Amino acid sequence: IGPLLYSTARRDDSVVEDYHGVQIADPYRWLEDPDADEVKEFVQEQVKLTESVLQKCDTREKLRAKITELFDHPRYEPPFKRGNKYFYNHNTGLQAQSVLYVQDSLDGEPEVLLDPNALSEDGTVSLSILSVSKDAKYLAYGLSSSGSDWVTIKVMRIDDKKTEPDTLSWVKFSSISWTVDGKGFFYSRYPAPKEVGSLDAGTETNANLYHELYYHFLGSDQSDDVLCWRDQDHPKYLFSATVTDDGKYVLMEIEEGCDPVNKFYYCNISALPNGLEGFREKNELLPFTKLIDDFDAQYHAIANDDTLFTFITNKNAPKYKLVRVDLNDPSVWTELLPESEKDVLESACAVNGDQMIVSFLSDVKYVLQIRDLKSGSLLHQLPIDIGSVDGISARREDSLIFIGFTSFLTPGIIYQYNLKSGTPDMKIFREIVVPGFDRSEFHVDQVFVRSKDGTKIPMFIVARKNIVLDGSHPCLLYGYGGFNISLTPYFSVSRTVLARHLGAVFCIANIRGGGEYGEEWHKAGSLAKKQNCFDDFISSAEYLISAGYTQPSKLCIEGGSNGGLLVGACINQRPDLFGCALAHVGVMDMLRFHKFTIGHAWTSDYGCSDNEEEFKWLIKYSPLHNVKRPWEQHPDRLLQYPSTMLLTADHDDRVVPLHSLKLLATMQYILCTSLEKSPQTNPIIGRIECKAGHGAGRPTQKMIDEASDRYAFMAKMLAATWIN
Ligand SMILES: O=C(NCC(=O)N1CCC[C@H]1C(=O)O)OCc1ccccc1
Repeated sequence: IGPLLYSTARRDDSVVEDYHGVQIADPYRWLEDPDADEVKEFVQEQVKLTESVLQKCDTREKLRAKITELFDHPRYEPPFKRGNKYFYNHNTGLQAQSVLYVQDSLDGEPEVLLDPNALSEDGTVSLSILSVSKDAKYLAYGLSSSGSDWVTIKVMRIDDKKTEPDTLSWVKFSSISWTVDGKGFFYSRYPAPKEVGSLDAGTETNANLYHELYYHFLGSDQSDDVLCWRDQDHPKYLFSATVTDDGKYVLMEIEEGCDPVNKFYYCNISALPNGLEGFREKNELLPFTKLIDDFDAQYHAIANDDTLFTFITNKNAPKYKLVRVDLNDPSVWTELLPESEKDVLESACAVNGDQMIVSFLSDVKYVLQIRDLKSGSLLHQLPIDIGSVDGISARREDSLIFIGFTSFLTPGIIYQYNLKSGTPDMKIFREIVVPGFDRSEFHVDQVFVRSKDGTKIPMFIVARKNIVLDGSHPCLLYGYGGFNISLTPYFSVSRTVLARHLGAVFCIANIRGGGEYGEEWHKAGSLAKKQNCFDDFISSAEYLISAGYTQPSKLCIEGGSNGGLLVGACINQRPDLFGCALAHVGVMDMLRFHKFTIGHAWTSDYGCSDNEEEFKWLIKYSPLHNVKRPWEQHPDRLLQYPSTMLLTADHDDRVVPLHSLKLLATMQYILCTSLEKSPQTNPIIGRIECKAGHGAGRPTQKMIDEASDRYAFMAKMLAATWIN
């Protein structure tokens, strides 16, 4: 596409910071202020440059058409029951946001209960959290704008669909949990920011500190809400509350970061002399009992029978297990379901009175079982194909449950299990059909790649059947590698279009740092061992080349957020290995990430540059600090960075845009504009979306437009040709 004319962003060489005796320059520090005119100009320059490149990517409109066509199919989420009503989310296909429906029975006439599409012209208001009261009288729901993490909670009466005046602001990282009397619900929030004036919530970068747990009484003003808990001595703590099915307890989990560990407190609200009412006037916190007051392990309550509680935990069990304790004797813990040898216990949910549905991850594939809640013994194995359970709709009182399932070649199936009789009676409740998608054209493999240190790394490979392994295929390799997140098989419209119309091979590498093999796998890709993630991803790429799927100039790597860090680090370390790189909302400044919004919570995986030992880990791979001219490293070879697109959005307050903007300016300077004649002919561009955030809640059209742009860029850079 010919030489690019990059703008030369100002470098402020006066910004040099001392980290434990090491001087680190930060010439693009000024890009950290989203409100500065200079930053807005920088963004506009980048938008223009990127548009000029995308206009030459000739598959863009064909991709847009095909992705739109394939996306235009009805999608449903598993229904859930409250009172005697059923609720479910549904998108007819191209609606900006999916819509919440209510029915009087499973086959009753569905009625629209809440349509977020009616709440904004451009579909940028999304439904982020919701909770229906036990008697199905009220719906409490959280709305977020432009993809920000900030939420405003509203309440609706379900019978007449009237929105109540209740409005709760400054909610973030919160669930909604009703008391069984339906008088109100628990939720979490941050103190309102000082200067609210010109604030466009979601574009600010201030740190989120001093989370608080509140109880809202229906019909009252937020200023009358009861402050139930906060911890002024621990500003990083985050609180989440759930009310037990029997209504007797409110359970609170306390986290101080993203590790799967939490403190566990409970309050017997049924024993409060005047209930929660008694706290309306006083300004004292709820009397919580500290069952677990350390961060040694994760404790998540599954069910209780009065004071006898069942937990899923990773205490001395990195692959998790089920344990039981009586609150009256908290020193005695018994094992209900011991840790499995090989498989990771992923979830457990009480159902059908005294049973539970349990899901395991076994070599990145799901196993689903019904077990006895009392004894833990196995009752039924529920048969499911290779794929992912992406939703379990079941409560202890339900004997009719719904399981969402998806896989690379299965757009979506909702199974219905009736547990009333002995053996579960399974039927397909809904099957998502994608017109024009023929699964028989494709094949899914799972291979195990040896990483640099010999560790076996699972990788899924999805390709059209019977391709010749002659290294000729454009290949998209996707990864994440952090925060105990497992990448399990799921259907993707855009990647299906790439396989069908660009002959692309699509791969997911289950690299260390994820949760695929439990907490040991997560830890093996965290803190001092973060380099393992990059080694694993590089080994996966090398496998795809040596096995004949592709070649460096045809290989594109893609990742988002922590996966954007993965991409950023890998192109710095092996610029020769890839033809294209797509990094979405990446964490790129590893020395400063903890200063912005919720970044402080990620030190559990990354460490923090305030600490000398941890600074030494971070400076070695931080994308922003490791951009080097490859042709200078290897003068003998014609090396350059792959064609690179950094994607971010103005309302991303999870990973603030400054990460991508600073890396973009740094790469364009070091590789392009600082040289008369630069060997870097592959484009280094940024795609900066407006009125969008980290990803959640993004309207359909914005998702389609972004996919069209990034994959048209990839197709052009890999010289992939269109197949009709
Ligand atoms: O920060 C995260 N999640 C991690 C996250 O979003 N990360 C972690 C790294 C960058 C980005 C990503 O990969 O999406 O969620 C907020 C939260 C809620 C409760 C307790 C702790 C934190």
